[in-house]
Amino acid sequence: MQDQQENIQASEQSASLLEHAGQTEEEKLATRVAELRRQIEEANYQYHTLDNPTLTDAEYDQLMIELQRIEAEHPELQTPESPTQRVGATALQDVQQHRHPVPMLSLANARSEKELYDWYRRAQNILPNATFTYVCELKIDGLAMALTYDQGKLVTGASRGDGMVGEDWTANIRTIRAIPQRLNENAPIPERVEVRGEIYMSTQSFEKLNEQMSDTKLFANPRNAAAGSLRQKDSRVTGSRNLDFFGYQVGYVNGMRINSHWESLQLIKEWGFPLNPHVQMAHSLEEVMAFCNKWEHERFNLPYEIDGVVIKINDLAHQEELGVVARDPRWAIAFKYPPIQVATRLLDIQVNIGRTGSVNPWASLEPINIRGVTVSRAALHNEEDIQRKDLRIGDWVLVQRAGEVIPQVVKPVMEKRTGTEEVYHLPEQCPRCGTPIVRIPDQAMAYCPNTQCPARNFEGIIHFVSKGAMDIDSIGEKTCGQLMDAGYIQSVSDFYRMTHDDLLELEGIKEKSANNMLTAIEASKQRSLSRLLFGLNIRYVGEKTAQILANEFGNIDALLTATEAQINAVAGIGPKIGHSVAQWFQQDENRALIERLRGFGLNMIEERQHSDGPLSGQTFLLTGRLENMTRSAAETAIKALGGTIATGVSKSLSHLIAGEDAGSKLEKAQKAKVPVHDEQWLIDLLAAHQKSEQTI
Ligand SMILES: NC(=O)c1ccc[n+]([C@@H]2O[C@H](COP(=O)([O-])OP(=O)(O)OC[C@H]3O[C@@H](n4cnc5c(N)ncnc54)[C@H](O)[C@@H]3O)[C@@H](O)[C@H]2O)c1
Ligand SMILES: [Zn+2]
Repeated sequence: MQDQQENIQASEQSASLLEHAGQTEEEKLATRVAELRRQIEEANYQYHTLDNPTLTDAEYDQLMIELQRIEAEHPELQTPESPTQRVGATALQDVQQHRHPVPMLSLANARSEKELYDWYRRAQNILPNATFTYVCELKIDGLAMALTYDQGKLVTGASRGDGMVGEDWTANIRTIRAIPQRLNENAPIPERVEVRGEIYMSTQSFEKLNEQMSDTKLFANPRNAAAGSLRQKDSRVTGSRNLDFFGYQVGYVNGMRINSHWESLQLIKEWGFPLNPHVQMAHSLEEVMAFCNKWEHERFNLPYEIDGVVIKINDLAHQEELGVVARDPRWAIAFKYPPIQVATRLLDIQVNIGRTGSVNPWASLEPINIRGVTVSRAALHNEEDIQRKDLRIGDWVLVQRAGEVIPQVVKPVMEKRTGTEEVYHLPEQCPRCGTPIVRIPDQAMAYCPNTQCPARNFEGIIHFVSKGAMDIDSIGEKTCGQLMDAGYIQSVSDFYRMTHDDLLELEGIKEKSANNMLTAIEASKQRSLSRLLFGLNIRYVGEKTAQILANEFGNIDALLTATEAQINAVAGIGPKIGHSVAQWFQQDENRALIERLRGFGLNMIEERQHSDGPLSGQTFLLTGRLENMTRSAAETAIKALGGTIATGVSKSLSHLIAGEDAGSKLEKAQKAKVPVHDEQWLIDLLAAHQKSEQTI
């Protein structure tokens, strides 16, 4: 939660604090547009790529509405790259990609009856003679999937990604029971069909899952939980998460004719997919509105979350004629419900210290049930925000969560004030180490400046091992705490000093888990530079910024010698981030940390991705000892040509490279009939492509 706040603040402020003075109206508008685009892109990435939203949906929608409005009024500011023209966010880099034969689009929103009628009028203007019928569906809050079946057999399952290219999660999809591996043979089987639908998690499974997660890793809502559970390296994890599915669309079909959307839904059901039982035909907009109104109240009785209703024009010929505008089909619209607000008591305001020292206030609330989820805490961004909303301890406050993130305190209920409520001030000293809190003029954030602050240190160390950073997955929050208490870990570099015996001294750690931990620590040495940078707890350096820096500088030495001006010159890095990064790399203790990590053999270069290289689409796995190069050098070369390194042997593996003394992987590959090659084959392959790359 703390990191997220630091990220949002960084991206918001870096743009907004640029001097506005002396700008013309046009320049101001262009600055605002750039700022909105940057904020939306960051939010998209956090939400779609990392399943870790930093804004509420309402906040996000506000930004989008403002951007759409400005672009509509000032066509000269429109660009094809604007987030108003694009769907979602780019696919994760280390996952195999899937190019969608038919783009997976977004949906335009209507938030009122009037907007629904506006949508209808636009469609009717294009097809003045058409009489529309509609299909009304619940808008399930999960993530969209495209499932491809060849001759009735499931061959790929891919996420939406940026609409053009998604992530291939086939192995994980196969663990979801609701998704058939084969289409029902009693139904007509087309040559090839892509069925689309929503993977979701029921409210009950979501709550159960969060009970098992540690406090810092809670999923914000069932949508994030579903996305996070699907996007796992280990299919067994996905299989254990009780994911569910509703089919709602045929993406495309070969060798079969379908005339209406309703017909597609019936086929989807016959093929063996769950079809939402509440889909309904409507013959007029009044009927559509009645469906929307009905579910606005009844949705709370559903065992899963919905955030609206999707209305689709039924006739596929009409759909085709209406086509697409920007990223939304004209033949469909999402009617979205407003967020639910509930009143409860603000019992207290407390603060957390984040990994970079930020002081993050949060509200302790009288527990209250909002849409089936018990809420007892909510984020409060900073002191200024608390004062702006005039929140006082003891107040009745409105709290909201609506398909969204961490619950938000919206405002106090003034009518219920008695006069005994207390105005809140941030503590003057860090509650953990007593160091006076520092406030940076003009900025809302406050910090504990003590780099040895135990609260800061603890958060920083947990962050270092976390998934987006060094991903030392067998070491969780609890072990980090034990290791720190026992004095083994004071700095993140201490992980690389840990021995088997050290670990066995900790309570509850046995031979096997000690081995797992050491293996995970060892493996983390190969993480990319961007992950390392993200893991180092540099203020304002979130995952995206780390990626930008790593791509730009390529290796740590270039960063160690870069001036603040050079860092600021990088596209996507604002002056505030630039200053923070430059300062961090100037500090002796941080430079010493880098040298310690280097001494332990950590990777400090970024392998630039070539997703369109000559080996793209091919997966490789190396096993055994190579004679002429190290395994990591070979992997780097493969990746540089666009190839992907697989994590294990599966039928879909393109090549196994077996060196000396290859063991079980070789056997497995032979069994799975995966092509096996020797080192010389790889050397020849690399040489051939490297040569042709150079001549291009
Ligand atoms: N909080 C954030 O930071 C943040 C960031 C990005 C997006 N968002 C949220 O996501 C929305 C935009 O995302 P989007 O482009 O995915 O649009 P969307 O979620 O509003 O609509 C499109 C999606 O609806 C889903 N869907 C569910 N049931 C469906 C059905 N029956 N038929 C068709 N589709 C169905 C599909 O997954 C489809 O991809 C925003 O309005 C915002 O609420 C939030
Ligand atoms: Zn402190």
